[in-house]
Amino acid sequence: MTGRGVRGRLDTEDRDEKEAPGVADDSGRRDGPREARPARGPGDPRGGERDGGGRHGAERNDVDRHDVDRDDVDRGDVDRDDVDRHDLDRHDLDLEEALALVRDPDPHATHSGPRSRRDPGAQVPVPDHGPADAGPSPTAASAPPGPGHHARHRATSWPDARAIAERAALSAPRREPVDVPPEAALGLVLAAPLTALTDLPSFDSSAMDGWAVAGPGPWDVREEGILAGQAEPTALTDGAAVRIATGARVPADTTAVLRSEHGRIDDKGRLHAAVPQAPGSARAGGTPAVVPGQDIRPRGQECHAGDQLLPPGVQVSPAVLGLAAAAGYDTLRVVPRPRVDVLILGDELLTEGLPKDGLIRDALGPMLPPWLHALGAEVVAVRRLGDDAEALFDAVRTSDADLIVTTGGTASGPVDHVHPILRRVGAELLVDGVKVRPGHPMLLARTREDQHLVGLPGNPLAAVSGLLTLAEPLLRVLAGRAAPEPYALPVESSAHGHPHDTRLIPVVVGADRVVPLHYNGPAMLRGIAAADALAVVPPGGGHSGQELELLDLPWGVAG
Ligand SMILES: Nc1nc2c(c(=O)[nH]1)N[C@H]1C(S)=C(S)[C@@H](COP(=O)(O)OP(=O)(O)OC[C@H]3O[C@@H](n4cnc5c(N)ncnc54)[C@H](O)[C@@H]3O)O[C@H]1N2
Ligand code: MOO
Repeated sequence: MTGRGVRGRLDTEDRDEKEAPGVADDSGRRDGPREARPARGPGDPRGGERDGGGRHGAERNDVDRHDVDRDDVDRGDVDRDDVDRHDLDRHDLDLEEALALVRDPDPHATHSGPRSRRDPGAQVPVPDHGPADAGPSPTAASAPPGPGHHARHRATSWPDARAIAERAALSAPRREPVDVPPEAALGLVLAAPLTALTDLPSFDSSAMDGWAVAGPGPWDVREEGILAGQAEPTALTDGAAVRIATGARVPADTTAVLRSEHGRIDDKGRLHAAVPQAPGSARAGGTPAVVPGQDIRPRGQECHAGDQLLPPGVQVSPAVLGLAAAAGYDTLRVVPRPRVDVLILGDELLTEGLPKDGLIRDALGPMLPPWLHALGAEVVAVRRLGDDAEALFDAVRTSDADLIVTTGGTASGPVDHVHPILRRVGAELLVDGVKVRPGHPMLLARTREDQHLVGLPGNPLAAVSGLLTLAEPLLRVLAGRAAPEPYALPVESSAHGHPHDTRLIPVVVGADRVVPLHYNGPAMLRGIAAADALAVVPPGGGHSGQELELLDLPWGVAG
């Protein structure tokens, strides 16, 4: 808004602004209510939570088959009845859905109350599983794994995994800032302060269409008017006026600008100031005094050349692009986007048409590049490598990206090549499995001093989990972006958790609470596609009304 700071002359334009109704709420994004959500019909993926269910009513407690692992059952963490119920339902439902009906008998049993908004990492202590949980230090994680190597004992806690990814990026060599044209700067971070290259406005200009006047009225009106964009107009003499357009340079010795609706030309061609008519009144007012400086934007009102307009570290938004252009910039100095190679693994993937003969559509190829871009990356290449170990080896060995993202192949199946290839290239495993559901086989490795690899599990929602757990902090730091303020909202209904691991569930964010979505199984994207955020459910689950930390999806915020 103009004219709130130091200024030489009274600007009546500002008075109007102050009186303007509907001034935007400048409180934090989370303090104001979000857009009201429409009521949902029965076919709506978000609807069933509210109507309590139907066949999919229990899916908020979605547990994939891997959650109910032998360890859990052996320790009695999963109720036998629930497992039996799951067995009975199996005939009706497809496997994913059936297993989604397995629920923790008492999701409240192990939680220890709401977490702090400020300390999302302060989760319920994970029960001691003996040596299995002792866990290696993150940097010592490159022990030689064998089959089944991604077992629980190697897994890193979810908050630690994110911290390790952040630290990995902090210890990587910085890339030099680059000067890019404005269209390439959007979403990047300023690497240098944005310093005004000119006064703004750079000349005294008219804030309104009307007349530039000198001295008290009435005024003789010059024949030639002044339009925006015209160079130095002839100075006014006392008692003279000239027609002027908004944004035009005011002539020297102008006292004020009289808005066109506040002036009247008499039959002798002289200009008089006239107060605006009150609504419903037929009477034009008298001749008011013209306030010196009114409706003139003085040079330097917004800034002077050399003023710092924005500090380094600010993310370039459309508004920043506008400001930079106004202040005289043709290029902006920014932190370059970290370059990412995406390697899609799996012989079973089709890139078009309907799934057939055991083949499925590749859901990650279309999803990851724009998502990575929204996280600050430049996706250099997306390559589909099938389950070819040599092709993966070559692709990793020859990549000069800052980050390689692989999809699939993280587990210990016969064609899960990611671990063996990382060993072959001599990578250092920083994170080898994370105590998070879905997505626990995700991994992070340092392949070279200046290159990392994030291995995303193949199950699509598990891949999203890996993206936000490992790739997001890494890319954020490499891109120079600030960490988002952690925030939390109460969950509308109890949120099923894993007994020992963090769980990420897609949610819709309302004004004062979040609503968990259905279809949150590891192979499903239906929930996340309708979601605003992922809620972080601590080990043991969250009770209705408990505050859950939220991870915004990057297209819900500046991208
Ligand atoms: N013995 C064990 N097996 C598995 C475990 C385990 O702990 N022990 N973990 C399971 C979990 S959890 C996950 S998640 C997966 C991760 O497996 P991978 O990363 O090796 O992924 P794949 O086996 O290649 O694929 C898993 C699944 O996802 C489908 N997929 C793969 N890529 C795509 C894609 N681009 N678009 C759509 N769908 C994709 C793939 O067809 C499989 O259905 O391992 C479990 N196994
Ligand atoms: O099935 Mo897994 O938990 O990583 O998605």
